[in-house]
Amino acid sequence: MSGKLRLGILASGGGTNLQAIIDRCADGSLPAEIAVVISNNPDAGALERARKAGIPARCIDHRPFTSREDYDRALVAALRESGVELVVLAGFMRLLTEVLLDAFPGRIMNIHPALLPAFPGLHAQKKALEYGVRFAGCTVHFVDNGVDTGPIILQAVVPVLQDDTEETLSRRILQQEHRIYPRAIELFAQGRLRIEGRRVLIDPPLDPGESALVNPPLEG
Ligand SMILES: Nc1nc2c(c(=O)[nH]1)N[C@@H](CN(C=O)c1ccc(C(=O)N[C@@H](CCC(=O)O)C(=O)O)cc1)CN2
Ligand SMILES: NCC(=O)N[C@@H]1O[C@H](COP(=O)([O-])[O-])[C@@H](O)[C@H]1O
Repeated sequence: MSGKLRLGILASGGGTNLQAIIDRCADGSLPAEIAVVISNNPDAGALERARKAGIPARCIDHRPFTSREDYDRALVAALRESGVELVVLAGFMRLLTEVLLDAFPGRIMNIHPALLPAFPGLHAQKKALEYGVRFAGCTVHFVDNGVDTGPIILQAVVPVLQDDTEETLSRRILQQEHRIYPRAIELFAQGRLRIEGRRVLIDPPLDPGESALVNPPLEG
């Protein structure tokens, strides 16, 4: 073992968040290694990104399983087989059950493309646009048995522009996702995150400059 935090990435889509984590691990700025990438979607671009990076990639399709719990048992077995220490949901489109939550207590993170608790669930960017918010953003949180209700680790804010579409807003949010997700994983790897009730405390706290990093100057 390299001594680095072993990540298990669960992804259902194109995998740009996965790619950001791959890149940060590869350049040495994130003290972690990706032990396995698992998708429920055989066509997920994330699987191809993993394979190109020489990372073990598996499809565990949820459709053949008769229950969510049985599916999660298969995920737990695969994650444990790879020695995963932190489960990272990167656009994973299945709700986790207690089976997986109990197997990795306090060790499952998710990225959500909204400023939680606003706009949980699917199509968050569209919901924000239709609501008429002036600011949107993204949230990294620990996963619990609710939907996007877990303790919040980091957030980043972006402006919503008058002529935004779901696509332009999603793209702007995604740029910040790729910044704060690796940062949140780094803080976990450094042992700097502590959950106290609903709050996640960072020890030592992010200094103003560092906080600016995860809440960058607003741009178009
Ligand atoms: N127990 C939890 N599981 C998951 C969470 C969570 O907070 N708690 N976060 C999600 C990610 N997510 C939003 O960030 C999300 C993903 C998927 C769904 C959902 O309703 N999925 C449907 C299937 C949708 C599809 O296949 O297109 C389902 O599971 O039936 C809601 C929120 C990851 N899991
Ligand atoms: N509710 C979960 C959710 O909407 N997650 C979102 O899916 C996208 C995955 O993109 P990626 O595959 O390019 O990382 C990301 O925008 C992520 O926040």
